[in-house]
Amino acid sequence: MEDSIVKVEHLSHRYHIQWAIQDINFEIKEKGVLGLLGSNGAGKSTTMNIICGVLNQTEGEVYLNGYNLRTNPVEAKRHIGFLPQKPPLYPDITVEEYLTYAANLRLMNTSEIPAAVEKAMKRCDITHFRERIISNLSGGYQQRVGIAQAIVHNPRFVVLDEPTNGLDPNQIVEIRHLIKEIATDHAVLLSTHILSEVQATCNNIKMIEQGKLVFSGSMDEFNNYVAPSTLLITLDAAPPVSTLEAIEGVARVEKVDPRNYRLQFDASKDISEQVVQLSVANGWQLSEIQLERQSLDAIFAQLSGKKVQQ
Ligand SMILES: Nc1ncnc2c1ncn2[C@@H]1O[C@H](COP(=O)(O)OP(=O)(O)OP(=O)(O)O)[C@@H](O)[C@H]1O
Repeated sequence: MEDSIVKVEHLSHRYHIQWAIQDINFEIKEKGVLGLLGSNGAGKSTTMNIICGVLNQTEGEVYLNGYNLRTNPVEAKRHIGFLPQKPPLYPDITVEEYLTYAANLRLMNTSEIPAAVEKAMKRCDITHFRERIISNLSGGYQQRVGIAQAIVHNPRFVVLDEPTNGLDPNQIVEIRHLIKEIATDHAVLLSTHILSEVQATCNNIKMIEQGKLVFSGSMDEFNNYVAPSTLLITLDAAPPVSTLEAIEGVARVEKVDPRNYRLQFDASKDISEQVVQLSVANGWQLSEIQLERQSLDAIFAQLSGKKVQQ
């Protein structure tokens, strides 16, 4: 348990009679960005609100740095920083005043606060705005202040709920860069329903759908999880389409042009080797063969319909 940053065991929550999440289990032991991906209403905010101590779970346990959040909330919460979907900013005070206030709320030693505020401002590149009233900052800089309050007390675990929501494209790039930088010495949990966000930012992914974890693994594992099921081939002496359709395992053949064909096959049977052998045996002059990977959106749609996998 010592080196566990966060551990979630059999976490379930129900609002009234409807279960919002059911039997969520995971453990984070390393720094880096972990994406919590799911469509709207999947259960991301419920999970994060429980982990951050904002909502009491119906069942299960959360341990932060080994401390049980239910039985030892004050100690557990020292190790977590949270940026909710709506940043809890006070628009009428300065950046420095706000971060000092946030550090006090985190029960930091008073003597350590000025240095911690300085460090968080530097990290988030907002030192030059320290005297600026928060409402006078752009959306991107307000978000930086939100991230600064989440790291001011140097927690091991930082939770960011849809942190690029509502930002313009340049601000999105900058905030993603900042998140990756912060993840060099914190474990960051990033909630999003945007696949490209996960691709651009995360090392590992957990996907939640209808309150259940349906995928847990690295970005590469996620991309490979749904096996490719389309083969693109170039044949300089192609046979009739009906010959290609007759290959065992081929479900459909699309003639892209006289040399290029797209073969759809049952994902459980990779037919590449068979196609190569048939081409050699029949003189089809195969010059290119390529497995076509499904787009992340297609994987997302497919995983959404799958049952729990942990
Ligand atoms: N306070 C609440 N009372 C009743 N039901 C709720 C409440 N909050 C959330 N729910 C329901 O719980 C389920 C999970 O919601 P949750 O907000 O955790 O999902 P989410 O993945 O964060 O979605 P979003 O991206 O839209 O915020 C949904 O069916 C939602 O309608």
